[in-house]
Amino acid sequence: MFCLLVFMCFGDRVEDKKIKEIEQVERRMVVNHSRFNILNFWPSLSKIVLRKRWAQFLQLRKDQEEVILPLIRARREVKEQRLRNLNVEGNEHVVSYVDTLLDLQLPDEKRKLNELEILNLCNEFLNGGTDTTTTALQWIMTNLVKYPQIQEKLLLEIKEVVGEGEEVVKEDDLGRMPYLKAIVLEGLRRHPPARLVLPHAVTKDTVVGEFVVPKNGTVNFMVADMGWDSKVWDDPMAFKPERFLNGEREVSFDITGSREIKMMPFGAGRRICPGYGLAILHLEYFVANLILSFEWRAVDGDDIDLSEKQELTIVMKNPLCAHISRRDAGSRAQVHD
Ligand code: HEM
Repeated sequence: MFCLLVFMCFGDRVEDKKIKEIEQVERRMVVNHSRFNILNFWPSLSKIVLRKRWAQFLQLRKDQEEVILPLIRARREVKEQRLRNLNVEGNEHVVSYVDTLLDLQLPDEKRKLNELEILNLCNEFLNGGTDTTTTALQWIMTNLVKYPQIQEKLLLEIKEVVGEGEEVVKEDDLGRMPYLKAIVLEGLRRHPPARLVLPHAVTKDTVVGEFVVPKNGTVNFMVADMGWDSKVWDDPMAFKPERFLNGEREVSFDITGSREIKMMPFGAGRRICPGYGLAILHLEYFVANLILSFEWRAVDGDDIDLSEKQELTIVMKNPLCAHISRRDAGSRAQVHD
């Protein structure tokens, strides 16, 4: 998933070694996030009291700049060459996220983004889209192992759409797979990777039930509890993709919550996750191809434990361990996680 996001971010010419370097600097920043977060409070004091931590943070930031700025500069160079009609890349040019940021003009300030702002947005893109999507994917695959009848039904739908003998599900096929869409939505409802959204603040004194939240007060939302509310969802702790299908076997669920909010795995409103469309596409694409290529079975005697653990996202306490075998060859392999 991380490789895929690196390609989308910087274009498809990033070598494996470079991807590893990017992964290392990003990971170090993410796992130290809460240790560094405290530096935001009263920086003039923390620069004295937490001198060592500031030094670690600044070093890590420097490492990030050393690894990522050359990639941003390379895209700028390609862009300039294309503008000069030198087109070193031949006819094929894949637009990357960085290309769009280089083109962006801030409407209010009437200026372009500088390099460090682009770096920050790349960090956000790479980190926002990795753990969230892989965690959701693991939970969904877990349920397909736990409930083989759902996996079987999905396989039938996939084969019906791609045709017998076809080995790959293409992006265009996904739109004709309502059961797949329902499985992904059910996975996000039952196992939302983020239990809280990012902190929001109210813009004026606001009454919520019996409470007054004063202007600028921080508010957050219990994402999982909303999706598990038995007043809204029938048998909420069960994994039932059918709940998202109407009679015509179509999904008409508004994940953005613009009409009503029954669950919000991506948040809702102006600050909804900007990557929600991409995340759903990645989940549908990976689930469909993993199921078309492989049969997933529980290890004998394992009834699949759905206990949770808080890491960067809510992950499986006991990661999925399953037998997978190629659907065509029947060869067997055991995989972890
Ligand atoms: C299953 C996958 C994902 C889940 C469950 C998820 C969930 C969320 C949630 C709950 C928020 C906070 C929304 C709020 O505060 O109201 C958020 C924000 C964000 N997400 Fe995602 N996300 C996913 C995938 C992605 C992807 C693929 C990307 C980009 C490649 C991404 C980029 C971001 C960014 C940049 C923000 C911050 C937006 C802001 O500051 O306003 N996310 N996401």
